[in-house]
Amino acid sequence: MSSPTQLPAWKALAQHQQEMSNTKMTDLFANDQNRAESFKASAAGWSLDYSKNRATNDTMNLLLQLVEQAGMSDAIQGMFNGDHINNTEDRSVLHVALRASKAQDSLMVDGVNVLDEVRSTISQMETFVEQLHSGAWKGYTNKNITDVVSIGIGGSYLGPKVVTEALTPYKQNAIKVHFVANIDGSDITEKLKLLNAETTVFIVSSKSFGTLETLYNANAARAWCIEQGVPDADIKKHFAAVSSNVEKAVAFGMAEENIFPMWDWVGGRYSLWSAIGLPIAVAVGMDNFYELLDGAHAMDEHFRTAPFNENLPVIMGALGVWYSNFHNAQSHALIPYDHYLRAMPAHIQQLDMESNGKTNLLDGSGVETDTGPIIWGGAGTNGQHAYHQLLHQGTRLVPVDFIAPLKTHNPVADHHAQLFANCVSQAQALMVGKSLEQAKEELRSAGANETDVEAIAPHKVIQGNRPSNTLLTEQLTPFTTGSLIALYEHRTFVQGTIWGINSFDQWGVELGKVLGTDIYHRLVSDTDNRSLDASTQALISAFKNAQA
Ligand SMILES: O=P(O)(O)OC[C@H]1O[C@](O)(CO)[C@@H](O)[C@@H]1O
Repeated sequence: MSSPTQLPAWKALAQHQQEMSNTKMTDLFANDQNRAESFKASAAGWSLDYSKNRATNDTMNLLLQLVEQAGMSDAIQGMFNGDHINNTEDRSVLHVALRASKAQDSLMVDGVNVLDEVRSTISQMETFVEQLHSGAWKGYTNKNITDVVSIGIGGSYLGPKVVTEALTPYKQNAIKVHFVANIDGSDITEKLKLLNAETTVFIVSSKSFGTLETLYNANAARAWCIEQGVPDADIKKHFAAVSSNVEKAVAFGMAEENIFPMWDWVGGRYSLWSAIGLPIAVAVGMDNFYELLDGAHAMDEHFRTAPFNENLPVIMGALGVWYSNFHNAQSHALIPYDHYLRAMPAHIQQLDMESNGKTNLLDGSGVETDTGPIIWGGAGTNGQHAYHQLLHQGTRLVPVDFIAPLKTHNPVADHHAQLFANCVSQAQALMVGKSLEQAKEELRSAGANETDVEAIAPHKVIQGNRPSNTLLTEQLTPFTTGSLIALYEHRTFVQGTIWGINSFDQWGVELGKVLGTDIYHRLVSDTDNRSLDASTQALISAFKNAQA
């Protein structure tokens, strides 16, 4: 695998970027009445307006040539076929199999029909959810379950949490769903305060069943159950697990029938569609969970079959590369104008940054370009009163994805029109900016004297020409939530493919884990720390002195 910088389209884009350096998006609109229509694509309930980008038809053509030259068609086919595209772990990458159409009956990977396993797990989920909802599942004192606590971290937490929150309007039953992730004891302590052990079930979600935070929290939950009076023999009435490591889950005390399988061909950050999504299914019911899968599948089919110039993940991925690598953008913001999607940037942050935060090409040689940008964001309009100042006047270029449903689940006076107006006007303001002359005129009309006009006007100038995409959907539903998240999953893959990296391993998180274990032992023992650097020694002493 050679660096993408060697591809003819990469070189052409570098040249093209120079030619475009003075191009204003406002001029592109002025010169092309059809721009809004022609820079638009839709799929699976979402419509993408990408007209507010520093891109002409030539730009898009070159970006799509880059996509082709990077081998995108083969890469997509390889993923859907179950090829071992996660080369450092020698694994297939098959989150798409988790939402495959019911009409498809086989997907053979290494001699196994993975769809059989997926479907038998789905029926196991159905039974579990039905038992909880109907009251057939009883706690140790024979009471119905009122609360389900999901214990997991990273991909075993963010996806389910974000989707459960996104689908709040679809919540169908009285069972409350909670999430515990952090090893900070305050997380589980605050959750346990809300619960009664007699009526609580914990789902321990860990693909490896070896993750420190999850095991600590699972042990704390079990200790709390025992303390609250749950007999040892009845612990299994209050615990279920989702894991590919059944042995470890059984050793923990789980009944085998309450262990839901995971497979090494699903990465944690791509796993909400598997039994890791149980908290979602408990909250909104299996029918809505199926809708979520259908939405993701619709986006999969679009990604797999649509021509690249109409393909949402491809267009968004290619534009991301355009800004990361040809405009030196260091970050990318996701700003959903929807309260229910307020935590979505955190999930996409993990999805993208754990996938594309890489410095090696597939063959192990070093990359010659920047790879994954910093992904961040939060709900509008809140962000407008926080970080949007930097988006408009800061020195850094931050491409933005605005995400908004056209209809609200909660009509309150004119709130939704105001919310939507703010979304549209932020994208507009980023593009049009404000010139010095406009700033001066504004001050003069407000009655400022000429000295103040000269002094203040420069501070009011907004450069503009800052790019954004706008993603719209009719309404946030299980289907459109599924397709939105799948869109970002594939966008991540498109970018990883262009950069020539493996988006599906995460070796970078391992060193911190190993060093964390070493420091932990030093905190709780009398180990001689003098071989460590002075700063680490002092931090260890500070902790030990505080506990003394
Ligand atoms: O599901 P597990 O095995 O507990 O892992 C949790 C998370 O930890 C990571 O491995 C990162 O440390 C993620 O990729 C994963 O989603």
